Amino acid sequence: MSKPFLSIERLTQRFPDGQGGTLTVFENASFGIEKGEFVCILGHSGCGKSTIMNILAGLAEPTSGVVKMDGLEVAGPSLDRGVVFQNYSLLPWLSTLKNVIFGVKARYPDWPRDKVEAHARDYLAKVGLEGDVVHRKPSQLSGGMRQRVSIARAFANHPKLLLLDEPFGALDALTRGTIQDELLKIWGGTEQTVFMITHDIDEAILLADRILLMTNGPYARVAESVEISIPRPRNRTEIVEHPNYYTIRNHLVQFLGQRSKEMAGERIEGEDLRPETVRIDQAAAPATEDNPDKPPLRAVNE
Ligand SMILES: Nc1ncnc2c1ncn2[C@@H]1O[C@H](COP(=O)(O)OP(=O)(O)OP(=O)(O)O)[C@@H](O)[C@H]1O
Repeated sequence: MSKPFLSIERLTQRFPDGQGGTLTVFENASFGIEKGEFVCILGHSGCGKSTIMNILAGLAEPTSGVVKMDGLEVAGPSLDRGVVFQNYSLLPWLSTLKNVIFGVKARYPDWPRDKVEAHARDYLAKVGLEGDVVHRKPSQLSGGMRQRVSIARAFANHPKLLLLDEPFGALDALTRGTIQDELLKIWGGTEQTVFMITHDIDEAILLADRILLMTNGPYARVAESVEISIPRPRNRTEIVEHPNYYTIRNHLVQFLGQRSKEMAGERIEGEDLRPETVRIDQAAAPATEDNPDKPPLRAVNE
C-alpha cells in the first residue's frame, strides 16, 4: 500500500503529571491523511487533540514516533504548514491587508509588490473582506472578521497542509455558519489538505471528508475514522435532508456520549494502533424487513 500524503506513525506523548509520575496522553497512535482531504478530529477536552496538532505543525516534539509529510519527517515549523488558532494570532500593529501581505511576502519573496498585494486582496475578498475594511487594524474588527483574516492569510500562503485548531470556537452561531460556508468555498477551489479540531458535531459533518474520533485519555486512542458519505457541494440547510445525515450524526453522538468514556484509559498493546474505518451508507444498503429501524453500519478494518 502506498504511503498517504501525511503519515502519523506510532506517535506517543507523555508528560510529567505534576505529582512525580507520568501522564500518557496517547501511545502508538497511527493514521494517515490523503492529499486534498478535509479531516476533522472530535474528542472530549483533554484527550490530546491540540497535542497532536502541535506535533503536526512542528511546534512540539512527541515523546516518540514520527510525522511524515510527502515522505519527509516533520521537524520544526514550516511555511508548508499553515496554522489557524482560535485566538486569531494576527499582528496587532498591522492593518488587515498588511497582515495578509506579510505572510505572502514570506512565502513568495520573489514576487513583485503589486502581485503580492493583489494576491492578498483576492484572498480577503474570498472571505468577504473588501473596500475600506482592509485598512483597519485587528483591534478595529469584530471577532468574526478577525477570524476571516486568519483564514484568508492561511489560504493565501498555499500551505500544503492547513491546521485549524477550533477556528470558530469563539464565534456566535450565525457568524460561524457564514464563515464555515466561506471556508468550504475557499477550500473547494484548492488541492489543500486540512486537519481541523472542532467540538461541534454538525460543523464536522458539514466540512469533513472524514472524522477521526478520539477516546478519552489517558491512553487516548484515535479509535474510529468515520467517512462522511454525503456528496459535495454541501450546504447547511440541504445536508440534513440527506439519508445518511442523521445516521452519521447519531453514530458520532453515541461515540462521544458513551463509547469514548467506556474506552477511556484502556491500554491496548500494539506497535501501530490504527483507527477502524466506519462507512455508513443508507443509500447503498437500505434498512431491511428484519431490521427496519437499525441502520446498517459497516465497519471495515484497514
Ligand atoms: N506541556 C504540558 N505539560 C503537561 N501536561 C500537558 C501539557 N500539554 C498538555 N498536557 C496534558 O495533556 C492532555 C492533552 O491536552 P490537549 O491540550 O492536547 O487536549 P485537547 O484534547 O486539545 O483538549 P481541549 O479540547 O480542551 O483543547 C491534557 O491532560 C493536558 O493537561
